[in-house]
Amino acid sequence: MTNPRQIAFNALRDVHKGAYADVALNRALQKVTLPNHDRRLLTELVYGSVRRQRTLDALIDQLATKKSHQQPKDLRSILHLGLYQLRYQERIPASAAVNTTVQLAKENGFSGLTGFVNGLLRQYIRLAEKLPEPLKLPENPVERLGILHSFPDWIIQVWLDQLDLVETENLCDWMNQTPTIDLRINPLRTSIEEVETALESAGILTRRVNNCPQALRLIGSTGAIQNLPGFNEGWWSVQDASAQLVGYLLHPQAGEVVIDACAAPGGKTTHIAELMGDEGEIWACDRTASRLRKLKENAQRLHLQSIQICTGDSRNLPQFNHRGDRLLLDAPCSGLGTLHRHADARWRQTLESVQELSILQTELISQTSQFVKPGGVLVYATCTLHPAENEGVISTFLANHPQWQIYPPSADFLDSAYSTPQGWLKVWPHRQNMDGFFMVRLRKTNDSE
Ligand SMILES: C[S@@+](CC[C@H](N)C(=O)[O-])C[C@H]1O[C@@H](n2cnc3c(N)ncnc32)[C@H](O)[C@@H]1O
Repeated sequence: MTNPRQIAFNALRDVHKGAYADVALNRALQKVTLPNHDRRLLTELVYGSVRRQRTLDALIDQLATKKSHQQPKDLRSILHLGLYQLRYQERIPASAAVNTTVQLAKENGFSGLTGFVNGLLRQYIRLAEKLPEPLKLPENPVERLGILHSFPDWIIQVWLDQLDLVETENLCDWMNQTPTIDLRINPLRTSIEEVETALESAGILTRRVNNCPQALRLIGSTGAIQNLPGFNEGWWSVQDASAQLVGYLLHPQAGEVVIDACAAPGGKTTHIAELMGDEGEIWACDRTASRLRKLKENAQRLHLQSIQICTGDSRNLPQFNHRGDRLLLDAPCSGLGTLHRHADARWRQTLESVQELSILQTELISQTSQFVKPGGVLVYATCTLHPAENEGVISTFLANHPQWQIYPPSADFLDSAYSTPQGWLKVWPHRQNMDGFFMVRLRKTNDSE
């Protein structure tokens, strides 16, 4: 099978049965050999239709007699694919979008409904020719933004509680973009200049990222990342610029004992080892063995020796008797800062899952803080923008642990570019053009203090 729209439809069918969008897409891609432009189209159609699901459903509700959720599931997916192309894929001529969607309907059990599919799509085209926004939107700002930008109301509300309407809309737009890829250069093997030159020779454009000293952002499409120069040599890792800031905030020093309590797959552990010149003792703890295997592979590729592995639940590690000068808790979270990287994440998380995560995070920080020596440092980080998982966890922790205090960043660039008056760092994607992140550094008082 080589028709990217049919393959996209099959992948969407898997997603609607519960598969993760990236898993369904990779499974579909593995079964076929497609030219690059068709692979790109397939990826765009699957991720786009999943991401824009609420907007596309609202259009079906508006244009059909039966609501989207009353349509047969497969027909709904076919309509999503057609409407997605008409609304968001300017490069695809409208006639091609309509004809291929009608064909999909015919070939997937809806030959009796091709007239309906054709009529609905053509009705959309007519509206779009007449009106700047063919979608009818409610007055209520939460619902309006949710339908227009395709987010659940509760996420819009979380953002509106922290940002004004214009910024919330900018953030929605940002989260609907195709994500960029950043590299973190390994200064123990190479230099940022050498990587820039090697990538340029391979025809890959890059640019530096302000206030993130070892980051290079890749511009345009790159093909398989493992084929880029320097991967096998351990010159760089893929890591978003904002995740790189966490290592700088921790500020580990050569010779120290550092514990990474939720370490896998090791993006930050390996950064810590690089910052320490690979000298010292780094404990990478995580409860997921398969992810720790990835961490091991990454450390080997980067030629790092100082990392040791500890598998288990970091809330309960009775045999772990090491005490750290520094501890990183890069906690499991709802990922509201990286919704652009996971097309279906906005539909998977709920207020209840956020609530459960905040309990886990509170338990993790309270238990793992005991692994830190007096006078030592703990960095708590998440890639979410939900205050219950960030400010809330830290405020509760500080209220219950008077020997801990907020300890501002050491690096000037962190302080000036990202700090908040409260002392934590919050990266808002639409402001800083990188993944959303929250991070705070805390210090445990010395026994003598
Ligand atoms: C945000 S990810 C860590 C990413 C990692 N620090 C990096 O930069 O590559 C959170 C990790 O926490 C782990 N985790 C979740 N609950 C845990 C627990 N109770 N104890 C230890 N690890 C846990 C998950 O397996 C996952 O690998």
